Amino acid sequence: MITFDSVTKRYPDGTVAVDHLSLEAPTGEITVFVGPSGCGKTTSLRMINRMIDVSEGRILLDGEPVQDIDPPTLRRGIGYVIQQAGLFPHRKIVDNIATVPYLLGWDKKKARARAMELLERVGLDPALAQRYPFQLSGGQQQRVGVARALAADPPVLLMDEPFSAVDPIVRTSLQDELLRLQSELNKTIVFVTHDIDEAIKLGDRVAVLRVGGKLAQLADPKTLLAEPADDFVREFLGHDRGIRRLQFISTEGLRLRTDLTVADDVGPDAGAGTSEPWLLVVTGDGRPVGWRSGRRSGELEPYGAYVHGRDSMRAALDAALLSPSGCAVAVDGDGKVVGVATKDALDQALAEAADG
Ligand SMILES: Nc1ncnc2c1ncn2[C@@H]1O[C@H](COP(=O)(O)OP(=O)(O)OP(=O)(O)O)[C@@H](O)[C@H]1O
Repeated sequence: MITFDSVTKRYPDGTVAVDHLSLEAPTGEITVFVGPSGCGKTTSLRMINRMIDVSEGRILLDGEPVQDIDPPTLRRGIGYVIQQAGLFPHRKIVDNIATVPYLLGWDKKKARARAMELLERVGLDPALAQRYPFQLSGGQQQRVGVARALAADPPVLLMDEPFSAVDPIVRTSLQDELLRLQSELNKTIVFVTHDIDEAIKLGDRVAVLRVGGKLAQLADPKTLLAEPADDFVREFLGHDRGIRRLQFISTEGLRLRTDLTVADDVGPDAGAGTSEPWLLVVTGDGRPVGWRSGRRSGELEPYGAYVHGRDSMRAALDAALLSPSGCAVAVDGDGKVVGVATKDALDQALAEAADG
């Protein structure tokens, strides 16, 4: 656990970057610091590993003030990942990853073996080990940056805008990768970003800071979206806050109809004469093919599917909007149809979500 106990940072020119910040970053969780440019996110992060020293207050690592731990010892237990990876340009990837193990005096063979293991762990081809950083894409370099921070297996990981220099698609995959890694590793992570979507996706807890380094709100993402503490937080969360809330609402309780499917091997007239406006055509083994209009025969219309009970209401609504039927196809983990969520069912679930 990392504890900020009324921490203030005043730079020599008088700028107050962080103002009486008190919060806890629990062990094994991702705590995100988010806020507009200049609100003191980086300063707060760097005070944890003493790259910057506090002016007032204390930061405790598992109860021990970091001021009492000498910086090299402190940093051995804290991995650090920054924007654009910050790799050493003249070192091969394998040696970049093994930086901290080398500093800790591991023998070369053991350090390199560890580096190779981590390379795979962060989803990179081991063949990249012999390359230099400039021979890797931005996304690959970020993965190496994460591998390097994890090399000595530190319990704490500090990440300062690690994914903000890559394009949105790579960024999404890096975020997914981090969540996957975290589910295996359970590190105590403090993650800085100015992107509220990233904060909501990654954070177990999100600390919203305002300029002047004051804590505006600390909450889990669901609470943050449902109950912003004030106008600043509401504004910062953006206008589609309601839609984003849906990603925390389960589809488990969504009512499904199972009488709206027809098999694709019974010919184009299957379901003819039905009073239903739309029927879902499925393969013999239960996979969705497309929607058939009850009024018009001919071409099948596209469908959208979500995994029932696993995906959120946001995914179900998205699935419904992808199809002219306005219905979402509910599938199981194997992609087989378990039912159809109609407009009525979605309406009802949305009304319940709005209430609670
Ligand atoms: N060395 C310094 N001397 C004086 N002021 C500083 C120094 N470093 C940062 N600041 C100021 O402290 C405030 C907080 O800076 P910090 O870098 O922590 O913010 P941030 O939230 O990480 O911003 P960004 O998202 O733009 O990186 C800003 O007003 C900044 O100008």
